[in-house]
Amino acid sequence: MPSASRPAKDFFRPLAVGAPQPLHEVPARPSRAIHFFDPSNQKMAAKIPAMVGSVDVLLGNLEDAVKADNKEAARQGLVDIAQATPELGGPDSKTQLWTRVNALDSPWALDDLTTLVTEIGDRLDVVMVPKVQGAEDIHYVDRLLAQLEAKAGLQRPILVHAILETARGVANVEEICGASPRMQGLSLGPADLAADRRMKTTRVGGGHPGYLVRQDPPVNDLGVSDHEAPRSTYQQDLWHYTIARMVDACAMHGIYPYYGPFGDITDVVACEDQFRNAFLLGCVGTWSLHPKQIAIANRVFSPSVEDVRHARRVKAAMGDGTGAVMLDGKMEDDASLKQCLVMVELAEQLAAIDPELKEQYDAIELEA
Ligand SMILES: CC(=O)SCCNC(=O)CCNC(=O)[C@H](O)C(C)(C)COP(=O)(O)OP(=O)(O)OC[C@H]1O[C@@H](n2cnc3c(N)ncnc32)[C@H](O)[C@@H]1OP(=O)(O)O
Ligand SMILES: CC(=O)C(=O)O
Ligand SMILES: [Mg+2]
Repeated sequence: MPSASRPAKDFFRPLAVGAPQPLHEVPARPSRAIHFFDPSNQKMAAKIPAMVGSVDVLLGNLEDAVKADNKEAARQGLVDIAQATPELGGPDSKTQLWTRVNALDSPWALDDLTTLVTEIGDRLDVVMVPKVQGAEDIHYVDRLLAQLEAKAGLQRPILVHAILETARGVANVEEICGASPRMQGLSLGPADLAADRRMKTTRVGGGHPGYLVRQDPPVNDLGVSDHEAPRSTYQQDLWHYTIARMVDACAMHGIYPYYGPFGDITDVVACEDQFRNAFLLGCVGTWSLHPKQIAIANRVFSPSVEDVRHARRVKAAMGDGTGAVMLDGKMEDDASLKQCLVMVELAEQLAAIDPELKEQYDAIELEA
């Protein structure tokens, strides 16, 4: 949907003479795990070529977590890795190549974009822009990318992904999503967002034991509450509101929402829970900061065999897709069929790139 600042007739016009035609629809490419690496870290960088094919997205991170002294080495390291790994990135690759550039007000962002588009623009699928505050940030990147694409003679537009990590960014989430046909998706930035909002968590993503609701106290025969009695508490999700807003804004604009980082690398159980909450709420993927988080993300963001089996059964039972039927004691109708089709379509997309999942999903058809 065009943003208010550009008339509908101009929304899909290239922003520079010779730039590729913007896409009318963001391609639905699997991106369960966006795996972060620091291209200036030799040990990490050496592992990247072998990871191609086993993770949906490899992202060369140039922003936070890369030391200021290493910014240029990281940028050049990413160029070197892309040039030495031809199967990484580009429209037909099994593993997409993304980058997170430095913030637009930093001394590095301009050189990040200029170097990467010029040197490896044909391989770069998505540029993640941190600390996006409003549509004006996307408009700046949009025009600059168009100029650089034209200069580099690129045939395919590079897409843009915004991190939501300021209060103003959250307040402007809808206009950010609709600011350009390049917009591919949004990720949650829980660390910067917590700081900007003056939240009192020092964790990178995940829950907090203090954010809870408590069971009501028991009441005696005289109607007096016993506040000292033991009562259950239920931890709540600090990020529910923001993720729900992101999901709605992305769905409205036909782009994709993602959870972000889960900083407690050792707590794989809570990591899986947080990822699953995001999956259930509508996110299509998440970040992986450490190799051990890739398998968690791939598992969580792939529909289970049980869910796919159920979805296919409903699809078969619903015939032309209208009316109501009973299946296993439950009502299914036009609307629940649509829910099931979300599951079936995702399973088909993932099966196309993941042979193990394909085998599992194909086996369902044999049993049906
Ligand atoms: C709030 C935000 O902005 S989040 C996004 C920014 N943060 C990041 O990108 C962090 C990325 N991840 C990392 O920097 C690291 O994983 C750390 C610092 C968290 C942990 O690193 P380590 O202490 O080296 O972890 P660990 O010892 O378990 O690593 C095991 C191996 O995996 C490698 N490894 C660790 N992380 C990664 C990674 N992201 N990608 C590839 N390889 C990795 C290590 O180099 C190490 O290799 P080795 O066995 O040859 O020695
Ligand atoms: C993801 C990120 O950049 C943050 O949490 O700040
Ligand atoms: Mg951040």
